[in-house]
Amino acid sequence: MRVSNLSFRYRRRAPWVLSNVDLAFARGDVTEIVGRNGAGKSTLLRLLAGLLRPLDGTISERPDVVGYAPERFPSGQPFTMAGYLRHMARVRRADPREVEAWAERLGMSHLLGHRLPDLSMGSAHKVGLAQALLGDPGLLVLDEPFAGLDATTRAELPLIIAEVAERGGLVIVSDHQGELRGFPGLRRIEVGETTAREVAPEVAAAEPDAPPRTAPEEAVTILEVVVAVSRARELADRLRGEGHTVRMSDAEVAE
Ligand SMILES: Nc1ncnc2c1ncn2[C@@H]1O[C@H](COP(=O)(O)OP(=O)(O)OP(=O)(O)O)[C@@H](O)[C@H]1O
Repeated sequence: MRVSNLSFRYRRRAPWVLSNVDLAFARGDVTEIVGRNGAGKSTLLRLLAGLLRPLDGTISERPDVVGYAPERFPSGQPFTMAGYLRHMARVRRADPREVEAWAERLGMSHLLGHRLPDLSMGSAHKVGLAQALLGDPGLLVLDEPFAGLDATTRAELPLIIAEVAERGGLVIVSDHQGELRGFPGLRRIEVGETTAREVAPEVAAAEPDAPPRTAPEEAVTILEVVVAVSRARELADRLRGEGHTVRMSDAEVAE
């Protein structure tokens, strides 16, 4: 998929969000979109998914089946989870059995009969992910997919992303929480000042505000920390913020 000379703003005379952007994606690429709040990450993702049209420039060779999961799934719709996902499966010409399969994999089979407006935010977010995954997308666009997910699903999502990429799909993700850091071959595109450009992973590690990370050549060790379940998430976020790789044991799922 190729983005050529793309420019976009929401209204005439509004400031440009993106201007003269050129990007190229190959089959199997997994790309992280980073940038400050308001930089234009969601806008770029919606343009890539085809939900917004560039005012100038083109996006060519977009795969036929596009899955897009928004940052906030609009759950105020008068359907049950099963009804909504079955409808989306028909729209996307997916095998209807995928509905149960994704519900199971995302840990929400027990909620299939629940109405969308009654779901918790985390469960609604998973419905947004599930509908995007239906029908074997050739382009999967995920806007902050890790936000609000339980630990089990957070651990599962990189595996799902890897499977889509292995089948030749393009995966493009904004990931504020850095959950995909360390993902093999991850590309990184930084959005800001109306541009979007690829940055090398090494450069990306040295963000201006981030504390120094471990130098690649430095030896590493594994430090096991026992912490109350109620504090685990906060501590993990803090350690990740300092650039460490953090994995949580299953006990955290109990929160
Ligand atoms: N529907 C809209 N109508 C008008 N302006 C919008 C709309 N959506 C976003 N914007 C503006 O476009 C700019 C980029 O917003 P966008 O949501 O793409 O940023 P972002 O990088 O995803 O931010 P965040 O990290 O806070 O999610 C912002 O100035 C925002 O106010």
